[in-house]
Amino acid sequence: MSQVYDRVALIGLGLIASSMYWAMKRAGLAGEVTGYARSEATRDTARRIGLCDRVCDSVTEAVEGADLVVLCVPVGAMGAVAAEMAPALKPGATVSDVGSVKRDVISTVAPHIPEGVHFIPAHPLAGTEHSGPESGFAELFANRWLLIVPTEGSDPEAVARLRALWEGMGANVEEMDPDHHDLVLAVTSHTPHLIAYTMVGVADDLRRVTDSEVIKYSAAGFRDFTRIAASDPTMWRDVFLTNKDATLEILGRFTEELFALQRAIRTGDGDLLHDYFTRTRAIRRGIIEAGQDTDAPDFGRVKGTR
Ligand SMILES: NC(=O)C1=CN([C@@H]2O[C@H](COP(=O)(O)OP(=O)(O)OC[C@H]3O[C@@H](n4cnc5c(N)ncnc54)[C@H](O)[C@@H]3O)[C@@H](O)[C@H]2O)C=CC1
Ligand SMILES: O=C(O)C(=O)Cc1ccc(O)cc1
Repeated sequence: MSQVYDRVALIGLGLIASSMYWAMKRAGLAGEVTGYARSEATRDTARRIGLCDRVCDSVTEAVEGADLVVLCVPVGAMGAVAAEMAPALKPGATVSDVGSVKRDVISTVAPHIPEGVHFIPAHPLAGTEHSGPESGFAELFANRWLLIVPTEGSDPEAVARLRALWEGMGANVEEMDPDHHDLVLAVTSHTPHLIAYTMVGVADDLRRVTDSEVIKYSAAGFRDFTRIAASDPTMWRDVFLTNKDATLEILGRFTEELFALQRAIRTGDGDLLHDYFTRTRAIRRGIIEAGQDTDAPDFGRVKGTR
């Protein structure tokens, strides 16, 4: 694979940035990669494990001379980081991000991007419940979706270059409009995470049971919930605060359906329950037929892979 960018800066050295670093280096996609994280402890860890060719103590130092800057911080921190780094951006550079929410990132970051710098938001549909600089691995994006969400007037050449970088890391790239992105992700990722957090919280409220039986007899369904509910609290707080409208819309529909099922249980309406479960089973089968089933602990595998 040939080099796509001479200089890349990764801001926020957690799961996604570290996976990008290992993937870019393995495929020879980037020349020098600099990195910056807010906490000294994270920067020290990065230096110790050889994450990034150069770890910098300020965001401006990290982005100086970079052809591509990727913001890999929690969504709620993107605007402040963009404001801080803006004066040091190289003319003609591209700024991108990996945030799980797109409309909010666009509205908080775009105003800080100087004239002559390209801003191309993106989102890899790949992750795990682990976080921090030591959690990344080069294969994370292989055969996963990467959604590019171009902003008004995004330069097609700069978009093509970013696409080449992600394809080089093994991702399958598609473009999407920001509002559509946020609604789709509210259905497929954000609300399911909230439901998992809630279910594990309910089990924890029944602590007497938790201590004894819930953990011991934990079947697959609940175990999956606990994995998802172990995800980074800061990241997920920010997702819900910034994708508020779409998440509330989907949660509203969810609670309506939940009440209908609750009533069916109370009134003994077996037909309703059976019909409902038959319909949902067909959806699962559709996902499997489309090649998107995965038993792996992560998300977004695409057609034709396991
Ligand atoms: N974890 C996942 O499964 C996925 C996460 N994302 C998105 O990627 C972004 C990063 O997520 P992860 O890598 O999982 O998080 P992480 O928690 O592993 O890493 C985030 C890093 O950002 C640093 N950081 C936080 N605030 C900062 C600030 N103000 N300035 C500089 N550094 C700061 C943290 O110290 C940490 O090093 C988030 O926006 C998230 O929504 C996207 C796809 C999947
Ligand atoms: O670990 C899981 O199940 C995930 O759902 C990973 C994930 C988390 C956040 C994203 O924006 C994209 C993917």
